[in-house]
Amino acid sequence: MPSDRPVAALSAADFMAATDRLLTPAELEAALRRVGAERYHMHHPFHRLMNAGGLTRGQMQAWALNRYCYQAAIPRKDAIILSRSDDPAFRREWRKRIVDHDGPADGEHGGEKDGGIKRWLKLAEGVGLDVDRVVSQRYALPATRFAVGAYLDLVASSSMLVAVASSLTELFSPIAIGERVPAMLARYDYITEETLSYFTPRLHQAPRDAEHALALVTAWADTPDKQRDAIGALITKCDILWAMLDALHFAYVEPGLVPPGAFRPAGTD
Ligand SMILES: O=C(O)c1cc(C(=O)O)c2c(n1)C(=O)C(=O)c1cc(C(=O)O)[nH]c1-2
Repeated sequence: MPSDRPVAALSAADFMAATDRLLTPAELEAALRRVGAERYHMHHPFHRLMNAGGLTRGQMQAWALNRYCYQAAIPRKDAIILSRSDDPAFRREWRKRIVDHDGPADGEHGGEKDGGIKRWLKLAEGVGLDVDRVVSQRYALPATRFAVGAYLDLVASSSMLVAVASSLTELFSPIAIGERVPAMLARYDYITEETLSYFTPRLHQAPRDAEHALALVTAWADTPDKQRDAIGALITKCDILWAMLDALHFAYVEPGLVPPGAFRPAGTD
């Protein structure tokens, strides 16, 4: 693999085999964005089906119920990352993520009154789920639990560079949300703007978070090995998100094999 090929033209896999020189920050950013262009979960058939209006109500419920497990783990993930840093400036910036999801304490400054977890439950209720069953996480797919656990393990056991780089899927989530929200409003008559209010603040929170994380990753990844680690972390995170949708598709679209004990849409028992 010639190392002078433009990085943005390499597939993520080729890139991993080709980083024998130090990339400029702009090249590293291009390589990270390339990972998203190839592997982000907005390209998954389940999300494509959702945006095309092809999900039944039960399939939409399965998505919301399983995705809750991911949402609920995000502030725990960010607390792990916080606990690993001894830099007050880093912690000051990173803790905003926890407030975004848990909501501000009384008297604490925060952009939104309700945190993301509460707003996700509004979404779950809006698609017809029982909130207590969602919160229990007992009806999630085994693979959802494994994928979420893998994300927590990754940030607990890797370098801080990898932990921060793994959050960079947030570079791409506004694109996914920008497609998803109008598609859901147009194609599912039971979904309202109120139901989807979770996504509105994400459109400014995600770019703020991604910009901070990207600046850190491009500054910290100052050797070819570290740059490879950063790209690898983002690939792993895309794999985690992809695996969750694979499991949803397998259980609820085709072949439709729901694991024992997992959520079953009404009328499918
Ligand atoms: O709607 C989406 O497609 C989507 C994707 C992701 C992501 O890429 O991990 C996140 C979110 N939403 C999200 O709402 C969110 O709060 C979030 C936090 C993180 C993270 O890894 O720290 N990812 C995501």
